[in-house]
Amino acid sequence: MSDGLFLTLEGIDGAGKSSHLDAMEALFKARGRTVVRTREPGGTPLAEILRGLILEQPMDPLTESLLVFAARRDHVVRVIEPALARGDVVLCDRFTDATFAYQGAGRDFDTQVLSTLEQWVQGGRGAAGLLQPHVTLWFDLAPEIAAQRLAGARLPDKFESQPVEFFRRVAAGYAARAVADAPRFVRIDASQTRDQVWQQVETALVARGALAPESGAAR
Ligand SMILES: Nc1ncnc2c1ncn2[C@@H]1O[C@H](COP(=O)(O)OP(=O)(O)O)[C@@H](O)[C@H]1O
Ligand SMILES: Cc1cn([C@H]2C[C@H](O)[C@@H](COP(=O)(O)OP(=O)(O)O)O2)c(=O)[nH]c1=O
Repeated sequence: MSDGLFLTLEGIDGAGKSSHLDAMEALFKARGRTVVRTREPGGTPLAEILRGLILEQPMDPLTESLLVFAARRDHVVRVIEPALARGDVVLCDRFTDATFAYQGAGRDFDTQVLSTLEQWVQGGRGAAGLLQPHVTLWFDLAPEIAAQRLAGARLPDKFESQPVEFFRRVAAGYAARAVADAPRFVRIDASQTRDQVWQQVETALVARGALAPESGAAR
């Protein structure tokens, strides 16, 4: 048995997730953990190629979902599962909740099909069941505020160019996922200042037992 930790960050574009990745990585490293920092879509050479297509090319929601899950399969098999088996911390910027939120709720695509793909890609582990994050930090922010934060911050990609109504649906999709799997989710009030958001992140990690005390360091 390993004590690998699979931690994901979720939320609409501009919610502020990425702003805390460096500090989270440092927090785990200070406790002697090896951190594999990764993202979706992406995380392997093949998945990064698929990411470019997903974020740039117009396509129908089924094609988008298949590509997202194809990228995820490569990522899971090549990076996430081996890292967890070694006992590492996998710090992943988005995972399958994003597919239910963006393709399912945002694009109004059939969530039964998404659940089937989820079983194919994250299943096949026998008694271990579906591969799911141990903890998911959900950065919850009103789409209007996220849009203000993103304005001028970077060149918008295919999703970031969507109207605010799209992000309202995506946000509702995240809320539904959080209700459906409440023990895994931690809601972060992302409307607060960066320092306050960080405090919430740190508190959540301690509360979920994800952070061993610093004195207990090296594993
Ligand atoms: N708590 C915050 N308050 C105000 N602006 C923020 C906050 N957190 C992040 N930002 C800014 O908002 C923008 C989006 O943040 P980012 O971390 O890239 O979001 P995400 O990764 O969720 O898309 C960036 O310009 C960032 O500097
Ligand atoms: C993982 C995933 C991401 N996405 C979208 C959400 C984001 O708009 C985009 C990439 O996410 P992200 O890495 O957060 O973008 P950025 O680096 O610009 O902050 O892909 C999906 O639509 N479905 C998915 O399953």
